[in-house]
Amino acid sequence: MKITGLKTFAVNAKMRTWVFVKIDTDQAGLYGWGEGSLEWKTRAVVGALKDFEAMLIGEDPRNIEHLYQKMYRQSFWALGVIGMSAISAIEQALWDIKGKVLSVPVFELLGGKVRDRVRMYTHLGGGDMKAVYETFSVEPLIELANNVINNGYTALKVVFVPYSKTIDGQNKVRRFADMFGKLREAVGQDIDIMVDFHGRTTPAMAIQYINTIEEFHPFFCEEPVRPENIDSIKLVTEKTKAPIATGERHVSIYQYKEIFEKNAVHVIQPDLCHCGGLWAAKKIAAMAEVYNMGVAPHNPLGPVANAVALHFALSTPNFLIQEDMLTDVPWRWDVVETEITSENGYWKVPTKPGLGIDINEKEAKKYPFKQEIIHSNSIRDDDNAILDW
Ligand SMILES: O=C(O)[C@@H](O)[C@H](O)[C@H](O)CO
Ligand SMILES: [Mg+2]
Repeated sequence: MKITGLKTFAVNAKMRTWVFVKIDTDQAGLYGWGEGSLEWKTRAVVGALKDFEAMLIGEDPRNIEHLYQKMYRQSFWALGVIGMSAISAIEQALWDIKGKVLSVPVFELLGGKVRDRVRMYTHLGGGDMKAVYETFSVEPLIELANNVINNGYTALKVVFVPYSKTIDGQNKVRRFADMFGKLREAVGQDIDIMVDFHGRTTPAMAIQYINTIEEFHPFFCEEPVRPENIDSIKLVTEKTKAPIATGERHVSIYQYKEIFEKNAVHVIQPDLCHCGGLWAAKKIAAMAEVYNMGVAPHNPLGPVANAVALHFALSTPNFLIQEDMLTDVPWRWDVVETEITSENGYWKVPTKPGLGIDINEKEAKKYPFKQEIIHSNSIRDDDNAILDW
């Protein structure tokens, strides 16, 4: 059994572009799907996928770890997010093929089921960001939250931390806390609320913001600081009581090393489309297990990423909760054929061989690549200095 080549698809899903890869084999009708969507670097990932093709042609697709090693180590460079997104997409597609060859769903190959359903949360976004930041009005978010809760979800994530300077005044901190308090009051005590800081704050401010909302019990506070400096996030973890999470921007098992060695957070959030794929995520989760950390994989991406996340969650003991982004485009489920379904905020166990999804190529081609709108363009301080999105 041999790989004969790969095809790439860039599907314009408004805020993000989904990058899918299809790996073909010399067996009639046997192929696999993977996803490596990466914000604002679509052409780079598509190019990297094409660059990897030559390493794959003629290889046996069942030798997943071997091919991962080939792609990673024979790239010479310690790959960054573009290379790792391409590797992740290819790796997922290889699991899809292997599951189909062996006639089992992928989670059966990852240790089997450790749970019977998978708890999801939805990222609410910031609502109308302009309204949120100019008036600190939380009403639009409460409306979005109620919608999600009415659809059965018991957990949601908000991203209303103000764009932040090195130090912010108390006015911003108080208003942030008021907003969080109002949201807590509106949804009640039974809903878990996560706050995505989006790496906007410095340790000094993150500690203040987090400590003022502690009384409203955030489920976790995500990326309080940018990802580069692990000592910074460790400072936040040490000086706050709310659980701290990070990891969506750490790619490869090596970038996770320092997070574990420093015991820097309580929850890690690998993205299976960037960290090296399913098997890399399993390795990262195993390291986290030793440190008693939970795994809440990051995933605001497309439908293949969702399926991959489901197989990971079903088979991973320290899995905590899975992010989804089902509100992006109304035609999401036209592009993918799948038996995967959710009910009351939980995904059900799939039964089909492989990942259990098939991309409808004709539908996918209806939404060709378009230069994305750079949403962070206008994120400036009042003196026009750049702030973190
Ligand atoms: O946790 C999340 O889903 C966000 O941080 C997204 O990754 C970010 O908006 C980039 O798309
Ligand atoms: Mg995030």
